[in-house]
Amino acid sequence: MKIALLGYGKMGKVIEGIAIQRGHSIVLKVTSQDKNYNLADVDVAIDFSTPESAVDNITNCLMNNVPVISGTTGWLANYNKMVELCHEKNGAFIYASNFSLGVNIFFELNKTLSKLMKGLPQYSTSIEEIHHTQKLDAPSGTAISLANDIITNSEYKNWTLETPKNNELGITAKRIENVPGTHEITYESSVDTIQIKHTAHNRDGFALGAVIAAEWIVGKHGIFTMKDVLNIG
Ligand SMILES: NC(=O)C1=CN([C@@H]2O[C@H](COP(=O)(O)OP(=O)(O)OC[C@H]3O[C@@H](n4cnc5c(N)ncnc54)[C@H](OP(=O)(O)O)[C@@H]3O)[C@@H](O)[C@H]2O)C=CC1
Ligand SMILES: O=C(O)C1=N[C@H](C(=O)O)C[C@H](O)C1
Repeated sequence: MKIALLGYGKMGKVIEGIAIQRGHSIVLKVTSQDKNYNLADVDVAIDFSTPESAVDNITNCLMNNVPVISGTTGWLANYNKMVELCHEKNGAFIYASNFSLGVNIFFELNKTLSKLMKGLPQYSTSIEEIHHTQKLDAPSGTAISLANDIITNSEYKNWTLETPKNNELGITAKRIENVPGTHEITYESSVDTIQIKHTAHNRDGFALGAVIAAEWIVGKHGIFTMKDVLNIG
């Protein structure tokens, strides 16, 4: 496949290596310096850019009939607009807050645990995420996905980065040098603690998942998720 990398930073560079190993060519690499890039002759685009640029990148792809995978976080207020545009253009689009197989298994574990814990008010729930100090958004997209799944299965109504009040699920976002991504969910009672945790050791899992999603989406039309790609859950 001929792949366009929209964003050629920490993730773009790891994706490039994995895509080439899997026999693909990188035909376009876009950074903040490339304002008017050309998507002609591109089979699929992979966007790992910035919260400010993701919507423009996804829009460009859909307007040019290029299937697009986006892993960029921090732009989800505009997700429904991208869904509408994708339907209007009969395009193909996947957003995932986390492309790694391990985190997608962890998402399923989180849903199952939150269903088990529903109706047990003696446990209070919290989420902690830790990432490297260059990360632009907080909380992480992955923490938001985890929180939304807990909210669906519990009495919590919304998440907060502040001290949680009634019916608020607290998320703590820590920034520590060189941490690729750690997410932990804690259920705490006066007598015990239940915790589940995912720790990324590097960025390879995210990048491999994004390339697998790009391979999977070519030739399809619609909005998909990593659940469709990985066929889990
Ligand atoms: N879903 C997932 O599995 C994962 C998601 N992420 C997310 O991916 C995103 C990127 O992460 P990371 O690679 O670490 O970030 P980096 O800051 O290392 O890279 C961002 C890249 O985007 C480029 N960029 C800036 N503006 C534009 C633009 N207008 N069009 C295209 N590219 C642009 C930057 O260019 P320049 O170098 O010129 O500044 C840079 O190359 C983040 O939102 C992060 O949260 C990260 C890991 C996994
Ligand atoms: O910015 C990152 O690095 C990461 N971002 C994603 C997120 O916001 O959840 C995924 C991963 O944790 C790494």
